[in-house]
Amino acid sequence: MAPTVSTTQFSDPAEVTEFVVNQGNGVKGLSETGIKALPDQYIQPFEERLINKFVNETDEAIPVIDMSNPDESKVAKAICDAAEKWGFFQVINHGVPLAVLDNVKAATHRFFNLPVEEKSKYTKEKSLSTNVRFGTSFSPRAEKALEWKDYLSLFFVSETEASQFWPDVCKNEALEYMNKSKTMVRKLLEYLGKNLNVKELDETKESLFMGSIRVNLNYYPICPNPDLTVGVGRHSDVSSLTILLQDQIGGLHVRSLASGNWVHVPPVPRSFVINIGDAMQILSNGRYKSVEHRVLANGSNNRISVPIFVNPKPESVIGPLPEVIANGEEPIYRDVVYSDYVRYFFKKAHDGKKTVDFAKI
Ligand SMILES: COc1cc(/C=C/C(=O)SCCNC(=O)CCNC(=O)[C@H](O)C(C)(C)COP(=O)(O)OP(=O)(O)OC[C@H]2O[C@@H](n3cnc4c(N)ncnc43)[C@H](O)[C@@H]2OP(=O)(O)O)ccc1O
Ligand SMILES: O=C(O)CCC(=O)C(=O)O
Ligand SMILES: [Fe+2]
Repeated sequence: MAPTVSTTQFSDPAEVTEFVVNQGNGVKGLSETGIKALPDQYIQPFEERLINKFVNETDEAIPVIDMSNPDESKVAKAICDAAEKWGFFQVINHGVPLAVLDNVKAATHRFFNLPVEEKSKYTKEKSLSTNVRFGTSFSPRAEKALEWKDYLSLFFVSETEASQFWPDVCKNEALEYMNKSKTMVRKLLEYLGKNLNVKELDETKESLFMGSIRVNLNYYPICPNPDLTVGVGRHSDVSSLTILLQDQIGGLHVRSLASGNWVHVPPVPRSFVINIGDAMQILSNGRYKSVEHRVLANGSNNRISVPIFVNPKPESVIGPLPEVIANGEEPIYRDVVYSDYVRYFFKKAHDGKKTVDFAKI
């Protein structure tokens, strides 16, 4: 149920922050007060808004790849080409049952529809596990302008830990979604790895490419002035690979490496959006591209998305793979401990591609 708060209760920006961030109402709670104008702290600088450099979807579009094509070498090539040229692609006929996707979307709505007292049990301050966190925006203390998004972030440690600490209304669905996607994830990593001369996804490589998994449930409520803010600001993911399930609303935009234009990623029913993350860019010595993306706020619809961040283990040391630099190629990244890299990412506001400079030689 929507909270019965009137917009007049906010006489200054600090009260909005208190309501949204500290009391755990999130932007969903704010949106449901019926607020008519965007509070000042959500107004993004002009250059961060998604109003310039749009491109017509018929001129530039990220590839949609059918994974059921019987010619597997064609599928592998299309995936590796997309990873090099776009860093983003969509996959259809990926083998993950439709019911699993529908269930996790329904579970996402169920979680965000919980009363604030329930959701706020999972804020950083109150959560009984550091692996479960309900929050808003990206890094509210570091950001000059806040983002119009709430999230629940679930870091997988074990089935036992998840069953104890993940919220009841979504834990089974999130776990099933994560588990049932693993075959597809392995296939994608095998294709990407072979093209880097990685012969097989053995234990060491599995641990590097997919040693840890985080599932986020994202909620973007209706926004009173969507043109003045963003759902998520310009960033690249710090994962090795991100598997994103989006609903039918749309709003995700990717920066084209070829033109610099912002290209919309149109919702394709039953598909996943796949993107290369910074860890894979580093491991591939820059061959695969972790690309800037951002999400538009929406004035008429609530939107959800459910990314699975497939990552190295926190304690893994990542750097250009020996297989990649064996041919004499100069490494452009140094070795970094993956958790140091992620901590650096979370410490600052979104700033496009700059995170990866942390690992540049
Ligand atoms: C939220 O909006 C987002 C999120 C994203 C995410 C994109 C990704 O690619 S997520 C995948 C990241 N990879 C991993 O999580 C796997 C490896 N994990 C680790 O190495 C560790 O678990 C850790 C993340 C480094 C946390 O280690 P720990 O020692 O427990 O560190 P903390 O002190 O708890 O946290 C450090 C710092 O980060 C903030 N933080 C931690 N987790 C999250 C989270 N899930 N969401 C947001 N922020 C998080 C935490 O608050 C700490 O900051 P302080 O200022 O409080 O010190 C993309 C786009 C988005 O808009
Ligand atoms: O919601 C989306 O479409 C993308 C979200 C995203 O980029 C992220 O969570 O890292
Ligand atoms: Fe992202």
